[in-house]
Amino acid sequence: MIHARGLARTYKTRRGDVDAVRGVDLDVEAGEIVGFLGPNGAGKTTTLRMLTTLLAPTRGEATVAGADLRGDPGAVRRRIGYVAQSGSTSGEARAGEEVVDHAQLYGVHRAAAAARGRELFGQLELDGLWDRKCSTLSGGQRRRLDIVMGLIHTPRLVFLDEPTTGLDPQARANLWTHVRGLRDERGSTVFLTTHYLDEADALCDRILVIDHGTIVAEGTPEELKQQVSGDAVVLTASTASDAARVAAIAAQLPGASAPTVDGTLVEVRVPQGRTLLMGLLRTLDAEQLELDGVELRRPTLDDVFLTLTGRSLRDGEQPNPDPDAQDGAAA
Ligand SMILES: Nc1ncnc2c1ncn2[C@@H]1O[C@H](COP(=O)(O)OP(=O)(O)OP(=O)(O)O)[C@@H](O)[C@H]1O
Repeated sequence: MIHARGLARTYKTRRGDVDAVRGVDLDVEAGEIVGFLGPNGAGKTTTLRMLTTLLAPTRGEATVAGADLRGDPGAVRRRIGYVAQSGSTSGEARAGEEVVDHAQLYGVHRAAAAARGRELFGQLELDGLWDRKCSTLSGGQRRRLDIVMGLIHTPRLVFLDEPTTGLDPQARANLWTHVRGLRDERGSTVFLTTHYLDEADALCDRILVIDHGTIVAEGTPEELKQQVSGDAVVLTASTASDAARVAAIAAQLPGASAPTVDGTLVEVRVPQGRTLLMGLLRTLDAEQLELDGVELRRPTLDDVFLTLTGRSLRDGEQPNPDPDAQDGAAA
């Protein structure tokens, strides 16, 4: 559904060139929900804007929804849905009117747009809100209305830019159900960016991590957790001198990271901690090393992220666009 090779974008600024995206290869198959993660400034929005034809690539090529990105951007645009981060509904307009007006952009006739819009309102729990002013909708309802607009022309592929930013936890979980519904009931392919690791974990079949303009990891949430971090085994020894001996033994585990010791607390990361733990406990017992506590922590996507990028996904605020930018205009 998306096949990109060497996709790159350099912005020209007064202070010189900014290589925002440095050659991205990515493949998204039909029916997948793929999450695109990266710290602030990693190149997510730039990649998304290229794939949705809003920004011309400096280099590289891509096929999006079966059409050539450079050769036939019009076909790409007709076949995809794009739900921008800021949303596209305006305050005083009525929800249903917004949807029908928006559909005209894609050449969908008013009657057909109204019928399809009402069907989508039903699916996205917006029943009864067709004639409501957008300004009176809740944040979650507005976000779902944005998604209706992105789907009104029946695209095969939907791009969602941070779909749940600013929503409360319940509204976020509710939206996840709807996004899964798009895939399960309509067969849609979904490519989304998010700053929420729990969202990527719960919702996405596959995750791509971008940093400094290149893809640094990809896989299912489980694969990424296994591949990058391993499980953390945390052992509490009886005394600090025991802790040093425990650490020396733990360091011998296959694939173990260098253990850290903090007082009586020893922490080591190992792949497949659950399988290794029993053997480790037996060895410690044979060495007459008693433990006051044992904990096995599965890695989280946060661990993965930190290991890969050295930054937490939540570090810092969204940077403002470069004030010296001269080259940010749409293609
Ligand atoms: N119009 C522009 N002109 C110049 N530089 C830009 C422009 N837009 C983005 N950049 C720079 O390109 C890099 C990638 O930005 P991009 O917005 O794609 O990152 P992002 O991963 O989407 O970040 P965020 O999570 O903060 O939205 C950053 O260094 C950013 O400052």
